[in-house]
Amino acid sequence: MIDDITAQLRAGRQVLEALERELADRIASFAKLLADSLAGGRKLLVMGNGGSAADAQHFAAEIVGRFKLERRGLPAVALTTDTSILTAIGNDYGFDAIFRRQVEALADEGDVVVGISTSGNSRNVQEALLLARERGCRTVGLLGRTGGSIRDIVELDLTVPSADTPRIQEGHIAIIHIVCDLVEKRLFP
Ligand SMILES: O=C(CO)[C@@H](O)[C@H](O)[C@H](O)[C@H](O)COP(=O)(O)O
Ligand SMILES: [Zn+2]
Repeated sequence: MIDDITAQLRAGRQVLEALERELADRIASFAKLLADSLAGGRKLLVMGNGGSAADAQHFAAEIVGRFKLERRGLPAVALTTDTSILTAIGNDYGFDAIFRRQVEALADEGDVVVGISTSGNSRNVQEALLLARERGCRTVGLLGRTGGSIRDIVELDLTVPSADTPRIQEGHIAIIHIVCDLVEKRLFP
């Protein structure tokens, strides 16, 4: 067991080192884009499946509540939380529509719409980002592996260089925390 634990922790460390080497500029771009949009009165919409649904909720909670600074709440909605909405859309239009329909209902031009997908191929996230782009939203993908089909849809992709889903998710949550920190510092210096 200890060998397994050591190997997994080492793999996690290697992913974080790769983020530092390869994605620092994109993390900064994401933070600027989000801070500027929130400063302009826009909001964050964020979505994902499974572990990434939890990450979406975590992200929205840091923005609406607070990360580290005492400051006013900022607008963010995780599209993963309302079981009545999710079951109604899923039941009536299909699972692939659960996020797209909420983007249709909630997204305004200039809002930041973030899709989190370790494969980059989840159809429900992909469809929502396509509509968000059509709507004139700023679209961001927190992705993994090759970035999948979502990589070609979004304005900015942050593709964690790993093929292992949990390691990719660890990269995503590291990115989310760094972005929350940078956004707070930029908006509330
Ligand atoms: O958390 C995990 C695995 O670590 C799972 O719940 C995982 O998020 C689910 O299988 C998702 O459906 C995977 O979707 P995606 O990341 O490929 O978009
Ligand atoms: Zn997981």
